[in-house]
Amino acid sequence: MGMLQRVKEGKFLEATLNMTLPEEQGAWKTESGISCELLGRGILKISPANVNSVSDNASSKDIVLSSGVHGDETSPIELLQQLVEQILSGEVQPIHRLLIIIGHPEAINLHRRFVDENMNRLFKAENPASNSDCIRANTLQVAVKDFFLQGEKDEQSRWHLDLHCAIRDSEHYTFAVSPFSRHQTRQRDLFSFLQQGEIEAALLSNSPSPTFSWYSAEYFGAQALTMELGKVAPFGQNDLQRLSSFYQAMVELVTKLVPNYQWQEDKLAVYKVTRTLMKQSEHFTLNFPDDQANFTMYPQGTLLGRDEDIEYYVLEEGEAVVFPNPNVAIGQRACLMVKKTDVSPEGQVQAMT
Ligand SMILES: O=C(O)CCC(=O)N[C@@H](CCC(=O)O)C(=O)O
Ligand SMILES: [Zn+2]
Repeated sequence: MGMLQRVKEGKFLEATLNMTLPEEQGAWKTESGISCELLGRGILKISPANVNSVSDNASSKDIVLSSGVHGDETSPIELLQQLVEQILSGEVQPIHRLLIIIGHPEAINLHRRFVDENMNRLFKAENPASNSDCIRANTLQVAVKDFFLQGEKDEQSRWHLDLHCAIRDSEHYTFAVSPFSRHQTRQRDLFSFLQQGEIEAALLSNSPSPTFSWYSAEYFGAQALTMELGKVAPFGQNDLQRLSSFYQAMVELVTKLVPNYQWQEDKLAVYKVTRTLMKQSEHFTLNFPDDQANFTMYPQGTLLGRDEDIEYYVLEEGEAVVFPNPNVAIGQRACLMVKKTDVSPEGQVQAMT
C-alpha cells in the first residue's frame, strides 16, 4: 500500500516516517465531506466541507499546525497524528482551512533534534540545498506560503502554531514564544487561546529570529507561536494527559467559527525577553549546569556565563534564563534572558514596562 492510501486510512505519521515509501500527492474527500490533499511527505491540507461559504465568513481562519521541526520532540507529533485521525474519521469536523505538518521526518527517524543543522534557524529565506535540513526547510516554506496565499485571508485570520517540547525541565511545564515581527501578530484572541489550553506562560520576543513561527508572522502577518509542550521524550513515553487541555483548545480552535475564549486577567504569566545571549565563539560557557530548568532566576549580579571577551551577569532582579544551551552553533542564540511583565489590558498583547 502506498503513502497516499495509508494517509487516507489515518496513518499519517506512519506513512510520513516510512522512507521506503515513495513520496506521493493526491486529493480525496472523506465520508464527512472534508476535502483532503496530501501535498507531500508529512504535509496535509484539509478544507472544510463547505469551504467556499466558510471562507467568505470574516471569522474563518487559515491555520497551520506543525510539529516535529525538531526530530526528538515527539509529543506534538503524537497530538497532530491524533487530530488527523479524528478529522479523517469524521469525529472532529474542522470549519477552517488547515495545513497539518510533520516537520522533519528524517530527523524524527534518527531520534535527533536535526540532521546537520538546526532546521528551526533556517526560515529567514530560501536556503542553498546543502543538506537535508535546508532542503526540508525550503519545502516547508513553500507549503506555508502557498497555503496562506491561496487562502487570501487577511493577516488577523492566519494562524500558525508550531508545536515543540523543551530540552530541559521548566518552571512552566508549557509555554509559548511569540516571535518578534513587523506585523500585529499578538492579537488578544491568540493569547486567550493559550489560556483556554491551560498554557502556563508566554514570552514576547524582542528581536527577529529565523524560526518557523517567525517566518509565518514576518512574511504573512500570521498570529504565530512556537509552543513548548512539556519535556522531550521518545515516542510512547509522553504523558499526553498533561496536554489534554491544550488538545481540547486546539480541537475547539479548528471546529468553532468563533471559539468562546475570554481573556482572563492573571491567568497566563507573560514574560518579555530582556536579552538574547548569542554564542560568539567556541569559548562560550555557562556558569550553571546544562540541565538547569527554564525560568530559573538568579540574584542580580550573578555571573551567568562567558564568551571570548565578555562576561554575562544578571542585570536586574527577576531576570530568568530560558533555553540555555552552550552547544549551539557559533552565531546562534545560546540563552534567552526574560523578565515577568504586566500586559496592556486591551488590544494587542504588549508588555507594559
Ligand atoms: O529547550 C530548548 O532549549 C529548545 C526548545 C526549542 O526547540 N525551542 C525553540 C524555540 C523557538 C523560538 O524561539 O520561537 C527553538 O529553539 O527552536
Ligand atoms: Zn523544538
